[in-house]
Amino acid sequence: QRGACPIINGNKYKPEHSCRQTSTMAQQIKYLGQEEAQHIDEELFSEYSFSVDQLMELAGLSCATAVAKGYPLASLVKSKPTVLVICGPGNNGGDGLVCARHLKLFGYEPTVLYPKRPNKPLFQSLTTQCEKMAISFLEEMPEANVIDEAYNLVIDAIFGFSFKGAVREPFGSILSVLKKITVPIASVDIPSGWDVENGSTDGLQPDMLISLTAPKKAAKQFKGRYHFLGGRFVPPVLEQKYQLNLPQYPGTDCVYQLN
Ligand SMILES: NC(=O)C1=CN([C@@H]2O[C@H](COP(=O)(O)OP(=O)(O)OC[C@H]3O[C@@H](n4cnc5c(N)ncnc54)[C@H](OP(=O)(O)O)[C@@H]3O)[C@@H](O)[C@H]2O)[C@@H](O)CC1
Ligand SMILES: [K+]
Repeated sequence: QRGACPIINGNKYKPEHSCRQTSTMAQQIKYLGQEEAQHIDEELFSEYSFSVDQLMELAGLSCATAVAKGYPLASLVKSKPTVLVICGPGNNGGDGLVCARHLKLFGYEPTVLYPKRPNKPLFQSLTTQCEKMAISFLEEMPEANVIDEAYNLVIDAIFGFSFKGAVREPFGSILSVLKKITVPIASVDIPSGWDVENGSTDGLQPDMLISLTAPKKAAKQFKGRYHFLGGRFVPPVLEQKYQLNLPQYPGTDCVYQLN
């Protein structure tokens, strides 16, 4: 539950401890470096035999769930529950496509911008699934004032933990528009354009961050209102190996609100 003390597995819910006592005993959730995040990712696929689409489905569902918790349908100010989902060229973009599909099932009206589409069956299938669910795809990035007028919020699924170096087009122009909008931005895994470990002082300032598997070091610089953890698929042995110290997700929820 929100407000419950963020106690890690192992020290969780011991009634004889007060929150104050346990929080001093509990270790903090780990913030991952870029290489460590990539190692965990590889291990999930190689050692643990998960497929990308399995984990992407759970990641995208977590993102849609976090969005529905932070921005419930009843709270939206526009006459239609519109959401713009911007998808990048890697797996972060795939999470965005899955998120769009689940948002549609939750009653939102997502529109997708997917300017650089990898020529791989997984991404083609995710695109078809969205199209078959009457989710429309934009041809180009709208101007900032158009986004502010047409959409309640923007999902940033452009870059995740593999982002490196200076932003290349068309994403440089897209990010500069996103810096001008006033509607909230919900970033998937990392605010796009941020250095995965050091963050960014002049980059996007999302209102929501959904960290997947475990937060990345850049998340320490996040100043928005909602920080959720999602991607409830980490096998306990892997969690222990990397000492992730993940919090106990409430009940059957697929997200945990970190702050
Ligand atoms: N196990 C997990 O935790 C799970 C993780 N999942 C998700 O996967 C995400 C990581 O995905 P990922 O590794 O595919 O990389 P991602 O960050 O999407 O971007 C790579 C693309 O960006 C491009 N690119 C890079 N730098 C660039 C630049 N400066 N300017 C422009 N382009 C640039 C790069 O292009 P390239 O360098 O190849 O030309 C490539 O096309 C992770 O954050 C999470 O959301 C879940 O789906 C499932 C479980
Ligand atoms: K992102």
